[in-house]
Amino acid sequence: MASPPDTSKASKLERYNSYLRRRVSSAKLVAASSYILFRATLIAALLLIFLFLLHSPPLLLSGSHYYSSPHSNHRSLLSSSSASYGGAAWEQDVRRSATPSRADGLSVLVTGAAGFVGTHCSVALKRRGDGVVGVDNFNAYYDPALKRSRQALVARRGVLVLDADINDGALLAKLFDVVPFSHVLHLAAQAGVRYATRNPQSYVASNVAGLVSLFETAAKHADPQPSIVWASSSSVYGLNTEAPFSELHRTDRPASLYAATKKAGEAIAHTYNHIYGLSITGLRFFTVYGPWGRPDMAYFSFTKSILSGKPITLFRMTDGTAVQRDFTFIDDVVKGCLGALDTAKKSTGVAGGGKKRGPAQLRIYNLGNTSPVPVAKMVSILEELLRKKAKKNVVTLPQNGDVPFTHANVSLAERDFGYRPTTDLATGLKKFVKWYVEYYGAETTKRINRKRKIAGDEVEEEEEEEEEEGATASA
Ligand SMILES: O=C(O)[C@H]1O[C@H](OP(=O)(O)OP(=O)(O)OC[C@H]2O[C@@H](n3ccc(=O)[nH]c3=O)[C@H](O)[C@@H]2O)[C@H](O)[C@@H](O)[C@@H]1O
Repeated sequence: MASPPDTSKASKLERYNSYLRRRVSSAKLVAASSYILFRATLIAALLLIFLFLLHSPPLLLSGSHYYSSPHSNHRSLLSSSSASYGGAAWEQDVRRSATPSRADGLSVLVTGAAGFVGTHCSVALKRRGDGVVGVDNFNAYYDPALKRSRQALVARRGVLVLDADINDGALLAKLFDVVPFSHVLHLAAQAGVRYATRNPQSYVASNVAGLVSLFETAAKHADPQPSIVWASSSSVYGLNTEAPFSELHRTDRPASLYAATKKAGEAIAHTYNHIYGLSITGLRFFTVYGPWGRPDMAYFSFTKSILSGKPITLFRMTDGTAVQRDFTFIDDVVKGCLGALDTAKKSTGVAGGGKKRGPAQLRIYNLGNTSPVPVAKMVSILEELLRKKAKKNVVTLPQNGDVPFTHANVSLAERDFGYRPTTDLATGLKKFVKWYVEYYGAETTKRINRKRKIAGDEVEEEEEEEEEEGATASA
């Protein structure tokens, strides 16, 4: 006899099957809703990316970018919301800035164009009708806000300064593709003698690797090859005791890594001239000072300290003698740079790194003031101009890379391009102090106005514009 069906087993099976069906359909539901969720997230993300690209500054290759400025009247030279590195609008801006306004004008790529000497040279070149495009990496070695102010200053004169590093070979190549620059004024560098003990690699990166990057592009990519004028330094004379320093003197005893990298630059220049036929002129600057100067330099930082009542440290030699510098005023140095550019011969190499067609020009010049002044004298001039005594802390010159004195013989530069410095230290410092007081006074007022604005006070727009122009009047 067949046994009756096990009803409890059958209903268990039925319950289990319906449980499985429920699991499957809820899994289907979860899968379906996850899919919908995924699609929605994707769409939202794409929408966000689209909105971001629409409203943010252009994203650029290799980290170079335009600078956005609040000054709408100079906007095309400071920013471009539509242009990006390599875009049509970008190329148009670069070409416009590089085009000379006079017949036979030069077309100059200025590196370090938001630096002290770079700013003055860019303005002077543009003023006489040359085309100028600047690059600067706006690093934080000293206050980048000052570099931005200089950038705004040259923009008002029609010069575009791009945020770019000279180690960015792709950007340099792109610039030479867009503009057949006749000249390069290479002033980008890691400056400062004593800082080299604290950050040695930055000197190698800018003054050696950066220089090679520029020479490589100029030699192998640029067509035609440009003529190059670049900044070396009086520090290459190092422990030379013969005075005044002549270009024929020994320069194989640098006292600082800064000096050593500049000396290395001179040797590297020789190589690129020899192999690729690049026309290269090195200028040995002697402690350049003036309006829009570098805050890391002694005359600048002393001014700040004297005004704020802080003590300054004055170095003297172990035998008690004064440390001296051949302080050279910026306007004289600018004339020297322009003279070097004007007398630079064409490079002789074939673009693409081919053989040179013949020997190319290779020059080196001192650009100094020819009259060394003890640093203590510089301080007493500042005290008079600022009508305030410095709190002096006199110490023996530490082993920091400093040299006891500098003194330029400039007869070569005088012979070849009429270089004749005309500004003595008292006259030059007077111009510097005038600028300093105006610039930092205006900066302070601007800050106060900004605070007042935030607090809801009415502040006239012209008030701010006037201050800005006043701050730039001396350049
Ligand atoms: O001629 C040059 O080649 C160099 O000139 C300057 O270097 P330096 O002459 O040392 O200029 P400062 O840093 O302004 O120093 C000027 C003088 O003040 C002295 N000093 C500096 C700082 C300080 O706290 N106390 C002080 O007595 C230095 O020993 C030096 O004799 C620049 O900083 C370098 O970038 C440039 O290449």
